[in-house]
Amino acid sequence: KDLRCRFSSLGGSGCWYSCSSSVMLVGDSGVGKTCLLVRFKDGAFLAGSFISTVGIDFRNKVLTVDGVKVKLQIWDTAGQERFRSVTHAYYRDAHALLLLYDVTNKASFDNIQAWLTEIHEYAQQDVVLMLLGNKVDSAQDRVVKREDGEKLAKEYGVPFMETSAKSGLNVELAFTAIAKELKHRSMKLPNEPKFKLHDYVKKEVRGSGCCRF
Ligand SMILES: Nc1nc2c(ncn2[C@@H]2O[C@H](COP(=O)(O)OP(=O)(O)OP(=O)(O)O)[C@@H](O)[C@H]2O)c(=O)[nH]1
Ligand SMILES: [Mg+2]
Repeated sequence: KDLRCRFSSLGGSGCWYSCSSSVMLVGDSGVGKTCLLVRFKDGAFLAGSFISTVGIDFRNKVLTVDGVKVKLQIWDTAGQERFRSVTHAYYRDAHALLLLYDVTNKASFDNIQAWLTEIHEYAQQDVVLMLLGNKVDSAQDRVVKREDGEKLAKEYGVPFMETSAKSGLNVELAFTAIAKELKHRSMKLPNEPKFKLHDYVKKEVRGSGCCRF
């Protein structure tokens, strides 16, 4: 499915392209999908008791990528097993998927393979995919090493970064990287160098420790 991009000319303010695309957040219940979205959309962290998502929900956010407005429609899925069939129905329309695990929860990491199988089955073949290890602010509870995430991502050829919905680490970057990739795919300008999502992520990513900045 193509991205919807259009050229707009509005009076004296010139012309611009705008694109709209859909991004879906997937992963086990409790990994922080809703918190990541709220952090990105509102710049806040949802502390307090955990309210598990029921069914599916979405928020819109407009980003400006290299002078082009990209509207991201971000679908927040429910990680709980009983809502899986709802999620399946939405995969087909997603241009990008952010697949999350929780670095303080080994089971959520072990389930990534099953998620990838599901993605392979239901999502578009050319879907933009990125693996995120969330909750890196909880250093003392960490059970999944950064290297383990990197290794798994490399194995499957997907870009990877660690994030924290709580501190905000790499949250903006995760969505910006996706938006850039989608924008480049939909507007192939003749003189523009090809955008490489892997390289961009490698260059821009911040580590969770003090010494990686
Ligand atoms: N320390 C820490 N806690 C987080 C972070 N992100 C989410 N949490 C906590 O983890 C719990 C689950 O977060 P949610 O965002 O609701 O999880 P979810 O993936 O949307 O879960 P479902 O909706 O059931 O699929 C909540 O108690 C959050 O406060 C994070 O980056 N750091
Ligand atoms: Mg949720």
